[in-house]
Amino acid sequence: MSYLSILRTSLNDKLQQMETELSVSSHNGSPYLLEAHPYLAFDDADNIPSRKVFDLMEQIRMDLKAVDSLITPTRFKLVELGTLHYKSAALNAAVVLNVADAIEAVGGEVTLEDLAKKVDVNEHKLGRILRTLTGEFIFQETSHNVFKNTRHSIALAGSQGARSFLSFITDLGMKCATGIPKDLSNPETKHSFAETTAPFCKVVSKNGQTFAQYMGNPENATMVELGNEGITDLLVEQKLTRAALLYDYPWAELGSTKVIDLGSGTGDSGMDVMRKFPQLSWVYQDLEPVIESLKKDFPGDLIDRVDDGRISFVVQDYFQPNASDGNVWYMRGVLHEYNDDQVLAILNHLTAAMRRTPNSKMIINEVLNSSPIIVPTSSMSTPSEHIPGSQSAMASMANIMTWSTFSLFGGKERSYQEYESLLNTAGLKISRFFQFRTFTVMLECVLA
Ligand SMILES: C[S@@+](CC[C@H](N)C(=O)[O-])C[C@H]1O[C@@H](n2cnc3c(N)ncnc32)[C@H](O)[C@@H]1O
Repeated sequence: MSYLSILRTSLNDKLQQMETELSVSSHNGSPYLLEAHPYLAFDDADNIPSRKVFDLMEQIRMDLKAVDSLITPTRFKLVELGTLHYKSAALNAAVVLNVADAIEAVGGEVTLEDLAKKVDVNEHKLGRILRTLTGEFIFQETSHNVFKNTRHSIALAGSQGARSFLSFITDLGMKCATGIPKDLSNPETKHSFAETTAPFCKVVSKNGQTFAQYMGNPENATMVELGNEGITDLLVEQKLTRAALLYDYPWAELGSTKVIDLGSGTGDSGMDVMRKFPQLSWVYQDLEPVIESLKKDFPGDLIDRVDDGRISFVVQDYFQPNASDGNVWYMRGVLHEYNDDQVLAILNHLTAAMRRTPNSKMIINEVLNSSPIIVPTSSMSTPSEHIPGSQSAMASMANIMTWSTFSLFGGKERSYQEYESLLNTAGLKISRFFQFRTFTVMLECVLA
């Protein structure tokens, strides 16, 4: 059988399986694309699809990419990939102009002329922006020069947070990404994972200011506002990963365990975990200013647990011996900020603390550097058969997310194998691995 036939047969089979799964599990029936409302079986961020549907989704998307690459002449494939930033720019333009809301405001279908008047831009240019996106099923042209929203563009309506977040990541992300090629070869940055040498410092602040310093500068208030709107209004990042954190790690197994949340930051992940698993105790640890602001703004619905001691706050530098005792040591998005020596320094303090409590464990929630596919040279099976297991799901998205973090803040993102090697050096072993139905994972570790 030819490779094209293998892909065709496999896709047919997988799409059929997907249809069957959705027909029994979804109240919405079969997925739709052009209707301007969310398909809840996929789009409800609080209820992720079943493992079977999620895996099929990944496999089908991978094989469709293979078909696309198979039938695309190389010259177009490469130029298309090299010009993806124009699609990002078009999305950002639509977001900044709030096109999705403008379409809804006039009844859900609008001529280009009226839309251009409404958002106060040139009609010809707006048409080009929209047609860059209709090819991605974001907006639909229903007849010449008449546009409406689709399932994907309607998510941009009525949500300042979603728009701000997208604008933040497309605009700032595009700028930072231009610094990545040089980062790899510049002698000053090539072996560095420090925040002070991140691409952001070279191509955005340009004066060596880190992302955090730049955002603290009143001159950059617009960027800060955009970032805050994106994060606080919609908690977009949480929408991408939160449900999986709650459903795909067996928190219920922990019973009334005390969880120590190292470098807790705003502490929101722990708050959501405790809301769903109220028997847990929680210790927030971070540097003093962070702990003080966390205490000050702590949510009212959890305050009784602070009063009865089930939730506590400890000022703790994780590069110092750890003062707390607990059964579960939780680190979310902490280790990826550091080079290997620093990670080992943190882990060594934690293993010392873990030795005080028999059967304690460490749980590490991170994005992993992942291989979309690993295909032996002789293989004639579909790429979806070659998606490795011990890594982030949605490998391509995971890799992009790690570039986004690196280009802003530096840090060292790692693969499963790289984490495993560091953990082993620190006297820990990975006891269980949880691949979440998103691009993050949980590594559960115990003393070796
Ligand atoms: C990337 S944030 C992760 C926050 C949080 N775990 C989350 O998932 O949103 C890293 C956190 O580590 C804290 N941090 C930085 N250096 C620290 C140190 N030496 N000791 C303890 N916490 C530190 C920062 O204040 C920040 O809140």
